[in-house]
Order: sequence, then C-alpha cells, then structure tokens
Amino acid sequence: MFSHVINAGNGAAVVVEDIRKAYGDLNAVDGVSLSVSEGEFFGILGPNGAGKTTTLEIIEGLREPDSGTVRLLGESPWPRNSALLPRIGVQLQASSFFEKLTAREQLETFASLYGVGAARAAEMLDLVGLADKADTREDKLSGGQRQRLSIACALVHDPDVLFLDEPTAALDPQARRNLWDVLRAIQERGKTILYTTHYLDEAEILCDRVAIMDRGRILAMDRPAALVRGLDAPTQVRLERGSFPRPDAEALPGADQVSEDEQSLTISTRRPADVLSALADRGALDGLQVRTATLEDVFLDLTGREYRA
Ligand SMILES: Nc1ncnc2c1ncn2[C@@H]1O[C@H](COP(=O)(O)OP(=O)(O)OP(=O)(O)O)[C@@H](O)[C@H]1O
Repeated sequence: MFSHVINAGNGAAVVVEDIRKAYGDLNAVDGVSLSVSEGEFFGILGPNGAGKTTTLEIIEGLREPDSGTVRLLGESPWPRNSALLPRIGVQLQASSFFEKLTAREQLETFASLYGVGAARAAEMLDLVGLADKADTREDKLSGGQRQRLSIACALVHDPDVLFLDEPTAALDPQARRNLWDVLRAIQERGKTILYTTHYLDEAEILCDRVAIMDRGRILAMDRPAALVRGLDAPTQVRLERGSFPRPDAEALPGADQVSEDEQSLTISTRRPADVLSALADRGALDGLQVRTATLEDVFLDLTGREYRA
C-alpha cells in the first residue's frame, strides 16, 4: 500500500526566483518568486490573463524566461533538460491523444514510450476511475473522462512532480468533483502537484498552499485558510426577510451591523457563536445561512476588484 504523505520530505521540488516574461509591451510574468515543497499540492490562481500558464510553462521548461531562475527537482529546466523528463508529468491537451485508440491503448502507448509495462497502464486507469472505460475510444469519452485520461497519461511513468494547467476548466460540477478525488488520490501517493485554476473555491478545498496572481505578479501566497483568516472579515448570518424583526436583530449580542434587502436580513458579526446561540434561543434558525469569508474576498481585498474568472 502507498502511505499517506503530505508535505513529504523537507526538500523543495520547485524553487522560482524573480522570473519575468514579456510579450512586446505586456509583462505577462513580472517578477514571480515561489517555492513548492515535495509532496505539496500548490495552486497558482488568478483570472484570465493573470500569467498562470506562462509561469507554469517556464517552470516545466517549455518556455524560456527573459530573466530569473528556476530549479525543478534541483535542476534547471531550460534549456530543455532531458534528465528531468522521466521525473515530471505534464498533462496533455486532449488534442495530443493518438487517434482512434481506446483509453487502455492510449495509456499503453504512452507507457511503452517510457519503457513502462502494461500493468502500470491498467493501474493508472484504475486510479483515475476509468477502468470501466478501458475499451472505449478516446473520442467517445466525455470531457471529464478525457481530462482524467490525460492525467493518467501524465502519470504513467510515475513522475515525482505533476503539472496540470486548468484541469477542471470546462467540466460540469459533478465531473469537477470526480477529478478532485483523483487529484487527492495522486497527492496521497506522495506526488508534488503544481496546478493552475481560475476556480478559487476549488483551490481553497484542494490546495495546501496557493499563490494568487494578477497581471503577472503574485499578490499573496499562503495556506488558503491563513489568507482568509488574515482578512479578519466578519461572518454574515442571513435570515429570510420577515422571519425576524430588524430591531431585535440589531439588539442581539455580537451583532455589529444589520442590513436588509428584498429577500433577506443579514447580520454582520465577529462573534458568530453569540449571534447563533441567541437566534437558537429565539427559535429563529430555520432557513438561516452563514457565510464566512472566502478566497474571493481575499482577491477583492488585494485588488479592489470583484473576482471574475
Ligand atoms: N505567446 C504569446 N504571445 C503574446 N502574448 C501572450 C503569449 N502567451 C500569453 N500571452 C499573454 O500573456 C498574458 C498572460 O497569459 P497566460 O496564458 O500566462 O495567462 P493565464 O493566467 O494562464 O490566463 P488563462 O487563464 O486565460 O489561460 C495574457 O495577456 C496573454 O494574452
């Protein structure tokens, strides 16, 4: 059995120092530094055009930075470093599958290119939950199944570090959740995962640490919970409008502010336990919703803009 390893080892899998990449006048990556520990699940987040893909491709060794340094598993990935290739897995775009092959044949073909046995291909199909689709042709798979197959292909040679560029983009909510389970299972095998996403809610759930990028720069980097806690934002307790009198809400212990719109009455508080227990005493918990701050609030705080993926 594989042991459960999170943040395994003390080594850094990736160390990036002050990388920059400009396209004409546009500073796509504008002085990015970060490091990712072995076994860590690290997310680069941000809206479209933030520079996530360019950063990832520089780390993978697919693009040359204008300046700055990258160490990937202790080596420089650029110029193309063939010693690194067996140790890293890069998720393929769906268009890079071989034509007309079944899921199993795709994987076995990749396995043979790496000199890996067919048993490993079967194991990867199982890991990504495609064992029952082994004999289905790739072009007959759903979008989510194809994403999972591409991740299995990236893992077939048992790399230490896995790079995924927006693996859950364009998937329906159920397929996204299925893929989260796959990504967690991969991390439990001790792999380092570096991934980009524009879904902040997803990153909050999956990642050990995240870097929030905007306009080529990292604005904040930490554990998602630490970033949210750092905001010191109040908790919003929402009741159906008309279910509780506003003056009574304003008089509740711990209520800092009360607002109303057409549907709801919202109590803003830094002492949610006091507010909730007072509401429970009044029998007013039906239909109640509690909202705490999220990474979207962190983005708003950092940029002054609402987050739009
Ligand atoms: N080869 C290129 N030539 C010119 N401009 C480019 C090139 N690649 C990326 N850019 C620009 O650099 C900026 C950063 O792009 P990048 O793809 O890294 O962002 P991203 O955060 O991954 O965005 P997305 O989520 O849309 O993929 C964008 O403004 C993009 O248009």
